[in-house]
Amino acid sequence: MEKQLNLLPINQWNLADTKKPIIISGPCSAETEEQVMTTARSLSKNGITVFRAGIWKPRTRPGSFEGVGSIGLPWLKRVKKETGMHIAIEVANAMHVKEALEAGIDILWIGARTSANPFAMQEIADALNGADVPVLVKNPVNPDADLWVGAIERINKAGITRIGAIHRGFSSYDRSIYRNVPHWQIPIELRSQLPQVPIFCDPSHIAGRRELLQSISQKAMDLDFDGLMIESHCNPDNAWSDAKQQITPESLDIMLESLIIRKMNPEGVSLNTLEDLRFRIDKLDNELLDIIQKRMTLATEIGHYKKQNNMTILQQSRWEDILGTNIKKGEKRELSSGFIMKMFKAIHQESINKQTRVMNEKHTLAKNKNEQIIKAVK
Ligand SMILES: C=C(O[C@@H]1C=C(C(=O)O)C=C[C@H]1O)C(=O)O
Repeated sequence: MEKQLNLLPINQWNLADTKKPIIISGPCSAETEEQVMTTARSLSKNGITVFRAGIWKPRTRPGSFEGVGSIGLPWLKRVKKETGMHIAIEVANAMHVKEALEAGIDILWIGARTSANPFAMQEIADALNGADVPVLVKNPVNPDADLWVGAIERINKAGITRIGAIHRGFSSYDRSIYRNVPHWQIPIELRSQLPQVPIFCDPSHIAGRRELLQSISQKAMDLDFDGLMIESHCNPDNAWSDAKQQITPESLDIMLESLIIRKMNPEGVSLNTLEDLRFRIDKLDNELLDIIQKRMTLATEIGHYKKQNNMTILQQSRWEDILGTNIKKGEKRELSSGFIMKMFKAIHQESINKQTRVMNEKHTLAKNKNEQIIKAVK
């Protein structure tokens, strides 16, 4: 459901370049003044107008490089002065916000570990009160769209009207090709709830390695994201943090050139074919619903049968047969096993719900009987 926030559209954010995709790039961490300046100069030469660098780095375990801290702020001011780029840094507490605002930092972003914590978000929101600075909120580490929306609402309540979201993927216990699993349905849900909020994708943190950056960025563009935040470093292999996911400004340029930027509704394209295909999809969706309804009617009948014969609703071996057979049938139809599993699990759950309703009619009877007993002993 759509929520109303008081926000400025991104083309009114006073950024130099608001052409889609807006690119924010720079090193994971500011390491030395020289590394910051060399990276920034190359990026600026290639037309990048927003420079990012972490100076306070929240790390998973103590002992890894935790950022240079406030001494990096003058380096970033120098980038701004020499290249004219806007500067973005991460803030994780009230002190960071204060120092960043005093240093004239142009854009603040809030990291995934911070946005997962409503206390930390409130502290930052309080520190931002009355400031006029764009704030980008990364998704919380856990795949919870409401927590992400809540973090954005807190910042908006502090009077910040230039707010963006950054999709950086989600922690997962399962093995995956990604460092952080994208769960694309979560930023899509964010867009449904907060359509006014521009969304940036951070392929560096999703991928965790260079090879995946292009495909993730292309996917973000095809999902109509507004921009990309990509880590770049003048000497990525020797970066002090997240070396595997950083690329040189030159590689970034090549990667960005390779992206195909598609439009939601390109001008001058006849929509007749699309409308015809959508008409046919609508027809099939109707048939799909009719078939599911018929299946649930049968499940309800089975529920009555089980009730009469005192059988449990869940029949594990029958359910496993159905799932196994349909995964195989799905493969022949080029439907992924993941999809078939999700679809049949949802159908099975609804079927169980229908049968539970049938079983519970007995409870109503039992309740009536109970009331009769109570009356009888009065
Ligand atoms: C419908 C039944 O009940 C449950 C629901 C199933 C289904 O919807 O296909 C399958 C097995 C049971 O867990 C059944 O026993 O056949």
